[in-house]
Amino acid sequence: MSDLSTLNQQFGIAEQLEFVEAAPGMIVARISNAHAEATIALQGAHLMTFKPKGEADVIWMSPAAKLVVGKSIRGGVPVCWPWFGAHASESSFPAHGFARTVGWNVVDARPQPGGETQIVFELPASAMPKAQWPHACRVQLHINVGVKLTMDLVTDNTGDTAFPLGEALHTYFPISDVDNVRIAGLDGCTYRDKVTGMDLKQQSGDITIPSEVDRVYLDTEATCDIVDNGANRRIRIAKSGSRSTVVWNPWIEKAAKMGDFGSDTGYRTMLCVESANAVENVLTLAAGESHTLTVIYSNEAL
Ligand SMILES: O=P(O)(O)OC[C@H]1O[C@@H](O)[C@H](O)[C@@H](O)[C@@H]1O
Repeated sequence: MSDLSTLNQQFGIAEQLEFVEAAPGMIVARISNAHAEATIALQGAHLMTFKPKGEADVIWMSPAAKLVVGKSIRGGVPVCWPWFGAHASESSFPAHGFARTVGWNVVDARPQPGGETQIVFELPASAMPKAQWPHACRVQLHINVGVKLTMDLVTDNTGDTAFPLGEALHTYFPISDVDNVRIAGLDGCTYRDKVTGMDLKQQSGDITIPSEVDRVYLDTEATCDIVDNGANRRIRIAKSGSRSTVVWNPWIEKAAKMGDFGSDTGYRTMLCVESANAVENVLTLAAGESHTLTVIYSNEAL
């Protein structure tokens, strides 16, 4: 299911949702309702933009992002599934899993009573490489676009054996400058520091970004705020079903190597705060069990 006219016929909603081809082979759902605007690529069910009406963007998309079939998009909300980071034992398997670079199906879309719009994506079983993932399951991403953005990543184990599940909604947020922000909500949490070889450390106070930051905070379901004194706003990240929070800024050298961060200073205008189940918090999903990771993003003036 990826033919544009079929998608528009089956799931388009007058004055709320249409599907367009944003680049060759890249179909994007465009939502605009009384509350907000959003775009979501069918590849990866990758939310690219979200902006409440009359407010600033809540999601960062690199100005140099490439919309190319089979490549992850730099910015937005990549869906990392069914593992986060490197695969536990196979270094040749793709970082952050395979879900973010394959086409998802749209399985439902409907207006909500309060004028919000909901769209549901499903990862087709045919897009799960058997050699990397020999498990029977159903994976859906439910996205609700209102004044707040809500995303539910739902995994059902439809087989008869348990499997490990690592995952993240790897969200890029826009900031005025790394020097102007702090992240509140993780004081006292322990974290794995990827910059220093996965050492276990403890957070004291708010998080600031004076250099490269790549951390997996463990055993926390806390709401986090990105407090941005330069933009006079707070982005609130509420979540459930997620025991890890990843905080990432690549800083100058790593961003330059990636080549899709825009200008030399592109890294200064973004911050990833990812709601995850990673490292020690990887889940085991028993046969017949279902797990939902939910995030709710909103903007508030300071
Ligand atoms: O370039 P990618 O594969 O999208 O990954 C970006 C980053 O994603 C973060 O979640 C990881 O903690 C980083 O280590 C990684 O560099």
